[in-house]
Amino acid sequence: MNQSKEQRILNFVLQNAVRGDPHSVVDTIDKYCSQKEWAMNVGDEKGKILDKTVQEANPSVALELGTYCGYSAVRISRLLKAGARLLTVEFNPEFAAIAKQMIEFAGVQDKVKLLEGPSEEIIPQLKKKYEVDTLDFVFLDHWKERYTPDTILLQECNLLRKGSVLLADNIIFPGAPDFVNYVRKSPHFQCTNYPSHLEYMQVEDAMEKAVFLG
Ligand SMILES: Oc1cc(-c2ccc(F)cc2)cc2cccnc12
Ligand SMILES: [Mg+2]
Repeated sequence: MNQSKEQRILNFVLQNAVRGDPHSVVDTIDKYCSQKEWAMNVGDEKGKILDKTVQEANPSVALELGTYCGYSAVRISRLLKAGARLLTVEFNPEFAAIAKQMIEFAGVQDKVKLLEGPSEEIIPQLKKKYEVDTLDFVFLDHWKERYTPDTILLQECNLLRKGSVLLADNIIFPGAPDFVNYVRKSPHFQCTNYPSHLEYMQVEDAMEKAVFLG
């Protein structure tokens, strides 16, 4: 049974990155995916926008929707203050298994909790089952059709507070037009657009920041 692309990415990290060094894991994934096989990690250009947004928000509790191989979970968690935590949601079991190993190799497992299942099932469990009060930061990087319904669900579950920061990937490519319309038209969000490029490509993409106003 030949290996998946995600398994090949993980193996390359296990053989080439420095165990316990999140930065080297991020760089090694970028090296593999820019030189050998494209993969849907947020990448370094948009990753720098993610870094700045996370540092500005300085979250105690962060949520990521769409773990994939764990690239952005490692990227985000390396910036978290002591005691802060990232909850990351992945519904594909193969991807979750890869991400778990990636997170452990990077040494950020104490900061990251990987939750396997559909976001629409997990979000309503965050308060009671995962002891979340409100979320300080949310990175949306899963299936574009879920961006808007999950943003509405986060509000319905009272998981956002005045100042909660949402950051969404792939606003241009593959695109999330309904999400952009929803947050830009809503009086409850203050939006900022960050033009960039699709990971590892010269294709235009962008990220959208939406700060919840309460
Ligand atoms: O950053 C992403 C990129 C793509 C993508 C797929 C096929 C392409 F030809 C180009 C881009 C899909 C994603 C799905 C979920 C989260 N992020 C994605
Ligand atoms: Mg993406």
